Formats: sequence, structure tokens, C-alpha cells
Amino acid sequence: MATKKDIVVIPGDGVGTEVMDAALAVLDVVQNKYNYDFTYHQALAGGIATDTVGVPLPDETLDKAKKADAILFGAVGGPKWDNHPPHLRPEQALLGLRKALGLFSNLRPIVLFSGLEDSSSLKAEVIQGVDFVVVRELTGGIYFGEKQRQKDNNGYEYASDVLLYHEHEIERIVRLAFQMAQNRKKQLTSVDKANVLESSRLWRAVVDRVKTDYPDVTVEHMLVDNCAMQLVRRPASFDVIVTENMFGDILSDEAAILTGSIGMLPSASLGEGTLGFYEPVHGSAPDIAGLGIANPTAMILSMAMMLRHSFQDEKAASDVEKAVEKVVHMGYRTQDTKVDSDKTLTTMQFAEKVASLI
Ligand SMILES: NC(=O)C1=CN([C@@H]2O[C@H](COP(=O)(O)OP(=O)(O)OC[C@H]3O[C@@H](n4cnc5c(N)ncnc54)[C@H](O)[C@@H]3O)[C@@H](O)[C@H]2O)C=CC1
Ligand SMILES: CC(C)CC(=O)C(=O)O
Ligand SMILES: [Mg+2]
Repeated sequence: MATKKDIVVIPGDGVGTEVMDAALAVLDVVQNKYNYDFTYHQALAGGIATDTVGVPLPDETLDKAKKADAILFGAVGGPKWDNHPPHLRPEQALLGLRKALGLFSNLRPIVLFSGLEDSSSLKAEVIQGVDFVVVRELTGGIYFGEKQRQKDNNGYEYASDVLLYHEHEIERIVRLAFQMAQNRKKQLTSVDKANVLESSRLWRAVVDRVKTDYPDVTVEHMLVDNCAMQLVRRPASFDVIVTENMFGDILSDEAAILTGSIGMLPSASLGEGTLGFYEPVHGSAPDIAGLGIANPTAMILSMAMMLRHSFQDEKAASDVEKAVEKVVHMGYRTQDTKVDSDKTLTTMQFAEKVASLI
């Protein structure tokens, strides 16, 4: 009998809708081949939700998400909503979903696919063998701290964002990162700014306390500014990077360059249970939205992460990943990673090629 799964689909804004359509075309093939019975529950979030129902994260979307087996999310945001008040900004929907669903860990694998060496602006010998994962804390830190904007006595504005971490929030993400390292090359890099930030000094102390439970893992502390540099200097030496919310956000976009394009990077956001939230690392890419040229790989690989983490289906997940690798290896590309114009595909054509190889 087919395995039933309820999947909430939130395409969002800009290229979010395009890469979602592409990933669902691949998922339809997965459904038939691996004997699933998927029910797709479409839901609104982001700018489109603000425009349609007046808020970026409608209660109905949150309710659907809470009941789902998994959530596929495209991207939100765009210039149309940049001047909306903070509570009506599309990005608020994403932060709200992460917090409400308790998705404290964001796994961002950074893998260079064979054939894409020339798409990176870095030398092939530097990026050869890049295969690491950024484990980003996702529900704490400066994105969620108290925000203020006021005028001082002279009438000048000032603003603040509080960066706050509780010990237990650090411990749960750090333990997860140690466990991931145990199943990989056993090297953990904990990234902070402990020379300046008190929250980072607490972060470092927690890592040092917890590491005694994982004696087989080598731990290195690295300041975030140095990490930003080492990522382009010796990227292949990293295995698992664990860091707080904002540093992880920034470092993973930087790391996209190692793989050829931000359109290559998937992610999984997980909490305590099996409910998972799967989205590309990139945003809504307003500069290319509507042109049908966005790279759908990040969304397709995020869908593969859903098969692995929420449905515990390693076979289907790795078959999707192998199909993407094969399409890339055959020389097919979207424009962001283009090397041979004869083999340049649209977003949907690329997805159809992947689907045909599963
Ligand atoms: N998870 C989310 O929903 C995120 C939303 N955003 C929002 O997205 C909007 C645009 O933000 P940006 O800073 O421009 O970041 P972005 O990631 O949307 O785009 C940065 C650059 O990468 C390119 N790019 C992104 N995805 C691509 C893909 N799949 N294929 C090919 N090229 C791709 C874009 O064309 C652009 O040149 C903003 O409103 C921002 O707040 C930004 C990051 C994450
Ligand atoms: C709230 C998001 C727009 C933050 C972000 O850029 C991300 O999670 O990658
Ligand atoms: Mg980001």
C-alpha cells in the first residue's frame, strides 16, 4: 500500500513559485516510483499573503503547517514590500514559521558537484573536494531579540537589536552538530565572535563543556571574521561548522560561491520531532523572477532532504541527489552556472531532466 504523507507547499514570492513548481514536478515522479500517496496542501506566506489577506503569515498557514508531515517552502520577499512596516514584511512569515514550529536547527550542506568547478570564481584546486555542512541555530540570536527604534533628546534616531542566547538553546544545536560530525569526518568548527561578544563567550563555554561527551570529535573554535576568510582559502578542510543564527546566514551565502551558485544550496530546518521544513538557502531573487531561468537545484535538493529527514527514505533521497548530479555532469545548466550555451535549460526543463533520470 502507498505511504500517505501530507505536505504543506508554500511557494511564496518571486522565484519561490518557479522553483517550487520545478521541485513538485520531480516529486510527482518520486511519488509514483517509491509508492507514496502525497497530499499537497497549498498555503500562503510572504508578500503574496500580505497582498491577499493582509498579513504575511496567516493563521491558516500556520495551522496547516503544524498538522503536516513536512513543509516545502520557496522564498519570500521583494522590493514591492520593502517599505511595509516590520510586522507586514514578507520575511516576518519565515521567522514566524521557524519560531512557531520550533525549528531550531538549520542544516545547510555545501557540496561541490563534479562539473561545476568552472562555475565558481575560485580556482579549481581550492574548491576541489568541498563537502561540509553549516549547522545554523535558527530560532534565537539577533533575528529574534528585542528591537527598538527611538529618538534621543536631540531628536536623532537610534535603533537596537538584542543578540540573546540561553544556554539550553546553544547546547541543543551544539549537540546536534557534534552528532553530525560523529557521522562524518569527525571535525567540528564552532564559529563565534568570542573576542567581543558576551553571547559568543557563553557559546564557546557551552561547546567546551559539551565536547567531553564526544571525545572522538576534534573541535576547533574560530572567530567569524577568520572563518569568512578560511572559507575561501581552504574550504575543503571543513567538515561541520556550527554557529549562531546571523553568522550562519551570512557564511552559508558566502559558501554558495564554492559550489558555483546560490541556486545549488538546499536546507532542512528541524526541531525535536520529525516535522521538517525544507527550503533553498537563496531568497526570492527579484532580479530574475518571472524569467523562468532560476536554478531549481536548491529546491529539488531541499525536497530530497525532506525524503531523508522527515520520511526516513534514504533510497529515494539519494536517488534524487544522484539524478541532479548526473544532469549537471551531463553538462546541462541553468544560466547561473552556464558553461555551454547548447545545454542551457530553463527552470522547468532542468527539473524535467532530473525527473527523467530518477
Ligand atoms: N528564505 C527566504 O525566503 C529569503 C528571502 N530573502 C528575501 O529575498 C529578497 C531578495 O534578496 P537578495 O538579497 O537579492 O537575495 P537572493 O538570494 O534572492 O538573490 C541574491 C542573488 O542570487 C541570485 N539567485 C538567487 N536564487 C537563485 C536561483 N535559484 N538561481 C539563480 N540565481 C539565483 C539572484 O538572482 C541574485 O542575483 C529580499 O526581499 C530578501 O529579504 C533573502 C534570503 C532568504
Ligand atoms: C528571514 C530570512 C530572510 C533570513 C535569511 O536570509 C535566511 O534564513 O537565509
Ligand atoms: Mg539568508
